[in-house]
Amino acid sequence: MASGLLSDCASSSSCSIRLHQFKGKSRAFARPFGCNGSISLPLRNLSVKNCTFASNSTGWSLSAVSSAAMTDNASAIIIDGKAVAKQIREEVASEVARLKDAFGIIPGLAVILVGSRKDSQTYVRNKKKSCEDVGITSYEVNLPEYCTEEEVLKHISVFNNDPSVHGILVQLPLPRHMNEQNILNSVSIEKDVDGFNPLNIGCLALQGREPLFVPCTPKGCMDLLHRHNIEIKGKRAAVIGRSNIVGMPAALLLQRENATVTVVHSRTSNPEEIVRQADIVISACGIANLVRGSWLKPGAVVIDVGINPVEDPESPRGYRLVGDVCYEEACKIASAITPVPGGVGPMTIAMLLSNTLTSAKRIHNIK
Ligand SMILES: Nc1nc2c(c(=O)[nH]1)N[C@@H](CN(C=O)c1ccc(C(=O)N[C@@H](CCC(=O)O)C(=O)O)cc1)CN2
Repeated sequence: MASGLLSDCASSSSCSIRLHQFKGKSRAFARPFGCNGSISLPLRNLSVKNCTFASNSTGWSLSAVSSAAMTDNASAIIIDGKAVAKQIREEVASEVARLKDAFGIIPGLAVILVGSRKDSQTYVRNKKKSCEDVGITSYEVNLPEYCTEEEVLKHISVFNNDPSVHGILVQLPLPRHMNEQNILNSVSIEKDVDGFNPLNIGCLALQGREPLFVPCTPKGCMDLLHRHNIEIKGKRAAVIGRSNIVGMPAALLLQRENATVTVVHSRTSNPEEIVRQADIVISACGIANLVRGSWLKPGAVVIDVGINPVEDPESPRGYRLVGDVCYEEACKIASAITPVPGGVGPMTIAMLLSNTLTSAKRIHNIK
């Protein structure tokens, strides 16, 4: 069944792409496009009758499940990450302008890319462009696939000591011959805008401690929940996937806000049953359409972190992106859901800009 299917990859979204490119020797991408048949799980019919969601000042609420009928056509609120990310970028831009005008400080972000993966190159290009748009100075280092770990460490050390750089990130995944741990450990925690240094992750895990930075994708997931007034305290949450960059920190963040969290991973038996109990589902396992409508509790909020390419001859690229969650089924059961693309993805870069701004303000002691 589903256990054994879930990915425990270290970097969720890019890993999902690798999974399909390299695991299957005979095909580049997952097939087919719809949810039916993309994985061999029985589709159980869940009755969604006798279920409704009460309105409140924000338009809706998760908490009330009562008697009115929900038809097959009922659809979830679409959590528009692209729009929220735009708003955050505007907020960051105006604060960056204030920093420059009032204190003459321009936040700086250094990005290190090793190798020539197309997806990583695109993400780095988008990060640079986003920095430009909001007035953050970006510094880029591109190293060949077969450079040494020492070369990467040398660049990190230079950026650690450069006062015009307030944030440093190393684009993941790194080539296999590199020790990711050594590299992430060497980024100064004061400039660790990705939040991947174990000291930052450690503080996230400890009660009474505050990390200097929280990893961008899970932070973006939480921000979407907050901005949509989704109650977290006391709710059951399921996080699917336990990667260092999404699943694990997402689970810690939900727990810090007093959700009761279960992490579902590749060795979990009966993942559907666990997910079906959850009021909030964050999926970051990198398997196209793994989570079917029948896995969801009616009214659940679904945050889909997966970005999985599936073959699509009609698309100019020859593929299109789908999430870990079967969207067309889930939007009939969930009360709110993030689309893919346009959901969590754009939040990752918005949070990176926000973390870089926060870093510059903290380093220069500006409120
Ligand atoms: N050092 C890091 N490496 C990686 C991170 C990270 O946060 N830090 N996350 C991912 C990749 N990533 C940013 O680096 C990233 C992934 C996806 C998106 C995004 O906006 N996706 C769009 C779709 C894009 C498309 O059409 O191809 C969406 O979901 O709407 C932004 C950033 C792994 N590595």
